[in-house]
Amino acid sequence: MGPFNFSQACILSSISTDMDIHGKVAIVTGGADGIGRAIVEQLLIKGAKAVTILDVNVETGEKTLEELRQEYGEDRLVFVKCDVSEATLLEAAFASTKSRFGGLDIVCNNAGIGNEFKLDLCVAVNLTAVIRGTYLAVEHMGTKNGGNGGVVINTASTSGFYAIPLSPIYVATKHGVVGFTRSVAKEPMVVDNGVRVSAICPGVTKTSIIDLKDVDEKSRYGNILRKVFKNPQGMTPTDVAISVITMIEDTKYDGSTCMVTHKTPLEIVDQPNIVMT
Ligand SMILES: NC(=O)c1ccc[n+]([C@@H]2O[C@H](COP(=O)([O-])OP(=O)(O)OC[C@H]3O[C@@H](n4cnc5c(N)ncnc54)[C@H](O)[C@@H]3O)[C@@H](O)[C@H]2O)c1
Ligand SMILES: CCCCC[C@H](O)/C=C/C=C\C/C=C\C/C=C\CCCC(=O)O
Repeated sequence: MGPFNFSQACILSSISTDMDIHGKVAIVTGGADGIGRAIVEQLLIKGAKAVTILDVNVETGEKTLEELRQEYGEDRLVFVKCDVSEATLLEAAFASTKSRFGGLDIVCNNAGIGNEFKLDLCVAVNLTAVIRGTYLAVEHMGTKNGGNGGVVINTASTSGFYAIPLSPIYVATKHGVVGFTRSVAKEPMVVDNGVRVSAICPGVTKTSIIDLKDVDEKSRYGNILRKVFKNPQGMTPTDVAISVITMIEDTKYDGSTCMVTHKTPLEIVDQPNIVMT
C-alpha cells in the first residue's frame, strides 16, 4: 500500500456537463468596470436571463447599468451597491439575487484592488471575499441545497504564479486565490453539490486598476509601479471575458487555474506534481 494521497482521496464523484449560459442567472463582483463589466456584457451576449452587478462604486455601477440595459434590455441587469469585503453585504446580495430571479447558476468573484499599501483591505477584497463568495455560491447553487449546481470563476492573476518583488502583498492575495481555487474545486462538499470552481489568471489588462490612482505618492514603490504600468502592452477586458465564458461553458476547465495574456491564449496552468504523504 502506497502513501496516502489527498488528491486521490478526493476523486470527483459527480459527472458534470457543459453549461449553456442561455437562460442562466449570474452574479459578477466588481462588475461595474474593467474585466468585470466585460464579463457581464459577454454573459448578456450569450443569453443569460439576468446578471447582478455587485460593486462598491455607485457612480460607475449606475452608468454601466444604464448603458448595458439600453443595449441588452431592462429586465436582465441589476446593480447592487456592495462592498465585497463586508460579509453581511455580500450574503444579502447573494440572497436577494436568488429570490429576485428564482435561482443562481454562475458566480464570478472578480472584484479586486491593486493598492497593496492598504494591507487589510487588499487581503479582504482580493482574497477573503473570493473565499466567502465561493462558499456562498455553493450555499445558493448547490444541488443538496435545492439548487441545480453551477459554476464559479474566481479572478486571480498571472501574478498568482510568480513573484513580483515590488508587490508582495498583491501577489500573495493572487497566490491565495490560486491555491484556494485548486483546493476548493475538489472539496467533497463542493463537488457533491455539483459546483465547478476555476480561476482565470490574466496578465496585464488595460483597465483602471493599473492606474493605481488611490496609491499614495509617499507609499513605497507607488510611483515606480505607476511608471511600470504606464502605457503597458496588454489585453482588453473583453479578451479576458471571452476566456471566462469559455471556462464557464466547457467542463474541461473544471478545477483549473488558467492563464491568458496578450501573448498566450487561454491555457491551463497545472500545479507541480508533488504528492502529499
Ligand atoms: N487589469 C489587470 O492588469 C489585471 C491583471 C490580472 C488580474 N486582474 C484582476 O482582475 C480583477 C478586476 O480588475 P480590473 O482590472 O477589471 O480592475 P478595475 O479597477 O477596472 O475593476 C475592478 C472593479 O472592482 C470594484 N471593486 C473594488 N473594490 C471593491 C469592493 N470592495 N467591493 C466591490 N467592488 C469592488 C471596482 O469598483 C471596479 O469596478 C481584479 O481582481 C484584478 O486583481 C487585473
Ligand atoms: C510589476 C508590478 C505588479 C504590480 C502589482 C500591483 O500592485 C497591482 C496591480 C494591479 C493590477 C495588475 C494586475 C496584475 C498584474 C499581472 C501581471 C503583472 C505582470 C508584470 C510583468 O510580468 O511584466
